[in-house]
Amino acid sequence: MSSGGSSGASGSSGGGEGGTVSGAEEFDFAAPATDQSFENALAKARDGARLTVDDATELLATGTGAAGIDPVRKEAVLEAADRRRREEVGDEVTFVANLNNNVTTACNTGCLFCNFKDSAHAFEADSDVEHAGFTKPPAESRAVVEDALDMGIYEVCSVSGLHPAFALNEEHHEILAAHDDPASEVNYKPPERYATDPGTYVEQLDAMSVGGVHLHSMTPEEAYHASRGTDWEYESVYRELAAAGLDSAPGTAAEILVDEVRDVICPGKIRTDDWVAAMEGAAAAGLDVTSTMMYGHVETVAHRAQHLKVIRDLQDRTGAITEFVPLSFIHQNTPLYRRGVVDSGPSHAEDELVVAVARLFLDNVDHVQASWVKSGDAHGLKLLNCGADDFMGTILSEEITSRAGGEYGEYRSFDDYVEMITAIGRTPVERSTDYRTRRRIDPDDGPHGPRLGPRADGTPLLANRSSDGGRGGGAVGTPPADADD
Ligand SMILES: C[S@@+](CC[C@H](N)C(=O)[O-])C[C@H]1O[C@@H](n2cnc3c(N)ncnc32)[C@H](O)[C@@H]1O
Ligand SMILES: Nc1c(NC[C@H](O)[C@H](O)[C@H](O)CO)[nH]c(=O)[nH]c1=O
Ligand SMILES: N[C@@H](Cc1ccc(O)cc1)C(=O)O
Ligand code: SF4
Repeated sequence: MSSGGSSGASGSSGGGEGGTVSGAEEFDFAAPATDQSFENALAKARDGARLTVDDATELLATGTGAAGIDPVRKEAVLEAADRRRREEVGDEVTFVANLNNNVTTACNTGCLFCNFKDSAHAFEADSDVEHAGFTKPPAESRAVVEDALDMGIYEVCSVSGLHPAFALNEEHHEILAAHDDPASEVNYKPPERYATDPGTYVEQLDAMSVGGVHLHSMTPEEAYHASRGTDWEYESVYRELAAAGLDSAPGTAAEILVDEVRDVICPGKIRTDDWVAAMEGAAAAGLDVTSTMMYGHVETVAHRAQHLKVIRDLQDRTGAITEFVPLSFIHQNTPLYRRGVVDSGPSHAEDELVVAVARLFLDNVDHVQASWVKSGDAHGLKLLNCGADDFMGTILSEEITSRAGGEYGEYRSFDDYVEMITAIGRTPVERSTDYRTRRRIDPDDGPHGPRLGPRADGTPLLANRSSDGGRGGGAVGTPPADADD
């Protein structure tokens, strides 16, 4: 049998603070053996043949016949993926000048891997529950984006908690409020109940879509929230969001796209079919999307392989996916860890194999991202030699990974990027969100700054802004959290 299970799964549940995790007891975390051999799977990968789920399972496990990752086999998989990357996209490593502007941390969905959210109850006007979260009204969101545009960014990435007062628009507010018991039936409470009104989704997007910035927002889970309690199609919801300024949608909320895993780690979230339907709706509305997988918690390598198949099938149908973003689970402050369901996140070897197998399996997705937020600089650079060709963005502000216990800061400058990418012998390239506009950067022509932004002239992003140069120096683009929320 298998090497199968994620290194992070302790196999136990409950016990620790905060109670048990339903479903974790019965769940069979071991990966089943496949009918394929590791050697055959590797040969197919080297030949460029389309891989099956069994092939991917064998490659991710470096063979399901023995426990643990075999270091020699792992190197063979990484080498095949690195070669494929060079053939497909060459030696360029891309990155984007962007800002994360997350609007609210209020959320009742209760995902067990997430420490970004704060119980929405704490945000109510008459609540005396202390919390460190925030809600930014639309005007504040706009001010934050305006400020970052002046610095030279050209993408805003905005993902938020599912605030119960959020609705798509005024009509949606009326539909939600008309329920007999809106709080329990459709997770809705009117804005008046809260210390800060988040506005509608349309108002938030309209506020952030300013000055020619590319607005990357509205995950499938958020699109579900923006249509809850109605029979609206995802396509029409995304069309309305696009009319308000949305340019592309992040494919987070994917986690592991296998329902038996979702039942354990995010029972309150939409299921796999709904996630796919939302992404198809975004694509039908003419939007680009990204795709993600959050791995290294309770899932097996077989689940990872099944997830990759869902993404590849979606891309066969839509062609709308610009990149695959592996999200290495950060465990320290999460309910999954505190309750003893997992004892760690994925190992470095697992990170490397996920990137490599994504490159080999997703033959229809051009770009695979390495993340300095999740992995840090050194390991992030290593992942660029395992099949990845994109190194994320400047982001200026980070809340999801840092609240989960990540320690790699919330900003990288263009000079950091140029230095790191040239150090591994690759070519640094500034890209637009959709990768269609690219600018190769001459490493000798520093100091470096963005040039693709509507207000970018090559000046380093934080010039004249931060005495410490900004690296890891606290939220830059975002004001302190609304303590009064
Ligand atoms: C925090 S949510 C925000 C957007 C929205 N609430 C949703 O769920 O789509 C965005 C994504 O962050 C990722 N994430 C959350 N907690 C994480 C953790 N501890 N480690 C790694 N990724 C995490 C998950 O993939 C999640 O879908
Ligand atoms: N990987 C993470 C990202 N990636 C966002 C990218 O910077 C960019 O928005 C995307 O590549 C669109 O093309 N953002 C995070 O906040 N955290 C990550 O871990
Ligand atoms: N990187 C994702 C978005 C994302 C945002 C925040 C995260 O913590 C993780 C991922 C995308 O571009 O689609
Ligand atoms: S992952 Fe998203 S939906 Fe789940 S608890 Fe966190 S913020 Fe809420």
